[in-house]
Amino acid sequence: MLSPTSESASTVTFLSVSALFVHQIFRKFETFSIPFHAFLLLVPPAIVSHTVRPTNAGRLTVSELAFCYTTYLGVLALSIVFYRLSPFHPLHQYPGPRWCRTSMLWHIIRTVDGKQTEYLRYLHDTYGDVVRIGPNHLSVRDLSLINPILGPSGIPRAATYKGVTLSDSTVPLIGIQDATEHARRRRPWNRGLAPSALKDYDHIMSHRVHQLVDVLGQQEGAVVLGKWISYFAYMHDGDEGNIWAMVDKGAQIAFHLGQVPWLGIYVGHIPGAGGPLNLLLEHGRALTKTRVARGSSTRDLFYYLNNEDIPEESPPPERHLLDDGVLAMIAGSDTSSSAITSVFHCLLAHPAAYAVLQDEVDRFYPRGEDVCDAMHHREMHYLTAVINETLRLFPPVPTSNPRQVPHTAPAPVVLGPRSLVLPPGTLVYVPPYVLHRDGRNFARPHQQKPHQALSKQLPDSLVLLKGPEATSPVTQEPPGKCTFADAAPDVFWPERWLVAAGHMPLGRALSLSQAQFELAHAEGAFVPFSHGPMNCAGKALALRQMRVVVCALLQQFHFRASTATTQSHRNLWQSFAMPQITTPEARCDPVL
Ligand code: HEM
Repeated sequence: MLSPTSESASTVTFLSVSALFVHQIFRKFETFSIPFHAFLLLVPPAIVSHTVRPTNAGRLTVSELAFCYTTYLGVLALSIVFYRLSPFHPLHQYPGPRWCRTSMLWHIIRTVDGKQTEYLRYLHDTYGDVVRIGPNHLSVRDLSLINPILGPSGIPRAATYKGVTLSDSTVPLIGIQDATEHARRRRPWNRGLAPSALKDYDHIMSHRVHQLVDVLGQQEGAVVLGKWISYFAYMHDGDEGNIWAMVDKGAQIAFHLGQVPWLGIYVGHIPGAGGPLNLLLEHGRALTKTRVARGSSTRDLFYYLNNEDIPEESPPPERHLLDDGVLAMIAGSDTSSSAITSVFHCLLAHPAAYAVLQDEVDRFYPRGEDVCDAMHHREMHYLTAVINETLRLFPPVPTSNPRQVPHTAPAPVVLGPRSLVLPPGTLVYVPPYVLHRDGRNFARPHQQKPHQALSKQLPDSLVLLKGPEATSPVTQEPPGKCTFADAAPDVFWPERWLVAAGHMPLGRALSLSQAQFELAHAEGAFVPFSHGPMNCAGKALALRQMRVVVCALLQQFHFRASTATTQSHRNLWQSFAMPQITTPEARCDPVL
């Protein structure tokens, strides 16, 4: 230990001053560069310990060194915590719990106990529409701010993926912050995932759907549906090497650490910790390389990503293609399988809605009819309603991809009608789960003014079909009057979408007092695929996949919830955020 003299006092002073100075550097240059971190964390105490002590003091002992590092890192940590709690922090005026202000590490706990989305919702219910959920992090639940944040003139993506590259030297599309560069890299995706291109993928989808139907048909007893649906979404002709299980493991780590990106960068370098995820990346790259080497025999997504549809344009660099290949696999597989699994979760929990949908499928796609032919999809209003309602209650990306005001911004950004002030460096979340379950957006508020009063389109006296309890097709007479609770934001009630689209007349009156209500249905708050120019590129494909798979399975099987509904397989991202969704374990009896 340094002797308790003026020497040690001056060492402590120097260490403290350098820690405070380094804190300012960290504030100014948020970076995920490990050498940068290492330099700022390790070098100053080493320099101070050598320079401050007298030249005749002999060799530095281990305990002296430990004292220097502990003092330096302790002061740095205290400085960070005090600053984040202090009125000098630019986000000080935003409400939120104190512990959240100090670090995003608290959110890891919420992902581990699987209650992240419910916690976010609780924070909004407690603190209001704009909550400070982290040191530099705001969560926004205000419909009027969705477009200003995510729209064309919104703020750029967060640097979450900075330093995380799928290939050796690029940032994947989903990590590009610069709007112009993003728009350039996004163009081939838009061409390849445009509704006009999708019909060329039908044969691929048809092949996979038949695989899924065959494999389910071969299962004995109760089946963990989510597991097979995940395989459907991911599988490229089999799952040699049990890749999906590896991905499952790797994704768990990645999801928890995704709350604190800099920590994720470190863990990624620990042998074993990033292993399963790295395996997925390598697998994706290998598939992409094989596909690029093979060339195009059909117009698949790579036909567009490789600019083969525009011969006069040169192909993109191989590393972009590798990134794109991996992104297509990751972005498109777990999300879609989560969504399809959730549909079955909802149907099995609501037999009446299941019956109505089964009736619709039987009408449009009786056995023998090709479910991959999308010609009837537009007319299948109840199917659309079920899918929307499922995505509303269980959005596969429930907490959103954050946006961030650049650190280099010359002044705070002021957004929207309520003049939300976002200082440089602020990260903003617009969580779909919270927006979708906000009673002002999707329910029947008594007092509050809904964002978009549906009653304008509806007759004065209202009767709503009892969605979940309905036993007959939606076109028939309503089986009973609904209660207020039926339309509550947490209730699975596909009929709200039919009413909103004008497909379901609201016919007869409830009692006079109940007829006064206005049904809130703010579709602008429905953002499972996000919003704006950086929204999900695969939205049309995802919806088509969902429709085809749901029709195929309902055409071929009767599903019954097994008595032992378990969590033996859960979809990746969703399960951490939303524990209430269990992958249904079901019996699928073939339709004879
Ligand atoms: C139900 C299924 C799906 C859901 C709910 C979903 C949702 C999302 C969300 C929320 C984002 C982030 C957007 C943002 O940051 O604003 C995203 C990005 C993306 N998704 Fe999806 N997705 C689904 C399926 C798919 C499929 C099937 C593909 C096809 C390959 C796909 C491709 C992409 C791509 C390429 C991006 C990055 C877009 C960009 O950065 O410009 N997604 N998705």
